[in-house]
Amino acid sequence: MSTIIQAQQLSKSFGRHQVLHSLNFSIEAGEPIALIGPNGAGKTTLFSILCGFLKQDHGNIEIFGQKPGSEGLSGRVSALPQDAMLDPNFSIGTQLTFYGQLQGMNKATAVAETRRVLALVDLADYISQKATVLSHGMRKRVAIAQALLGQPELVLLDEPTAGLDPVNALQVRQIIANLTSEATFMISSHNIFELERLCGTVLYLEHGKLVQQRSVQQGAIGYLSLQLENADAALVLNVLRQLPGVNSVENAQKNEFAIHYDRELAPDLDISLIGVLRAQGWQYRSLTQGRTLEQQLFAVANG
Ligand SMILES: Nc1ncnc2c1ncn2[C@@H]1O[C@H](COP(=O)(O)OP(=O)(O)OP(=O)(O)O)[C@@H](O)[C@H]1O
Repeated sequence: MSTIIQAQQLSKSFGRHQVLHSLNFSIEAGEPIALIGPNGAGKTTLFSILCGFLKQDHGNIEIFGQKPGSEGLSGRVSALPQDAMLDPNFSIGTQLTFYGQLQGMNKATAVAETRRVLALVDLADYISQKATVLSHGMRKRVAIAQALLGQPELVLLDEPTAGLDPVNALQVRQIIANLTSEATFMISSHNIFELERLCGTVLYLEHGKLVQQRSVQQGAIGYLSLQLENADAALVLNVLRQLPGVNSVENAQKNEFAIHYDRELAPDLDISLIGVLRAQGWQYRSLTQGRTLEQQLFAVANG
């Protein structure tokens, strides 16, 4: 696994109010990371330091081995601020294209990139609509699309589900779960329960102190490793990709398939998969939960 964020003794004060107290943590690329803490815990302050908008008073923090805000991180890190707003006067397509051009894309590339990111959040049909006709949940999804412009490797989402009803919040979480091969997400929230199933690592912040960092074994994202005998790879990929709850299938090596799925939608995928293998007459050598080391390395190498 590759380390993307490394913080040592990170502290920040506003005047005499110390907001972050000597934070030490390290974040790996891959599954989403939850930053959990009550109001005023310092989550937004930490995000602002990661974006390079604020500078710490003491300690050190590096993203991809570089100082936040440095030129070398341009395009590699993006953020959705808590209070992200869309302009009511322009279509969302026009706005995202403009932001793409601000990143240095030419018009045609920015338009293509706008279409790509809107499709990722299931809003391709709304490209010509203004923000005023979109629901609150849809506007959040547009903001997530904006954060994905230019294919950043690290995406910081400050309370992306704040103010959403449970159905829209679940939809946003499902979209993020489906995008984990696109980027590593760091997501802040007050509510551990909403992120526990989505995230692989949880950082708990309380009064500016990191009280716990732990890995979550049971994320919403499931992985199955399947080894078959003499597989017709194209046929296997085609069949497995159509199973409900399956997000992606990769033919990682000859006869070996990595299945990435949503545990909420398909909690018993392993059982239904065995039925599919039997129905297709496919001989299998092994079916295991979790990724093999090779697949983890493959996932990291592919961002
Ligand atoms: N620019 C600032 N000047 C002075 N105090 C600030 C500033 N920004 C944040 N603070 C204070 O720092 C503390 C942490 O704020 P921060 O916004 O980082 O917390 P948070 O965990 O994101 O809270 P919330 O969940 O309410 O968004 C709060 O007490 C806040 O009032």
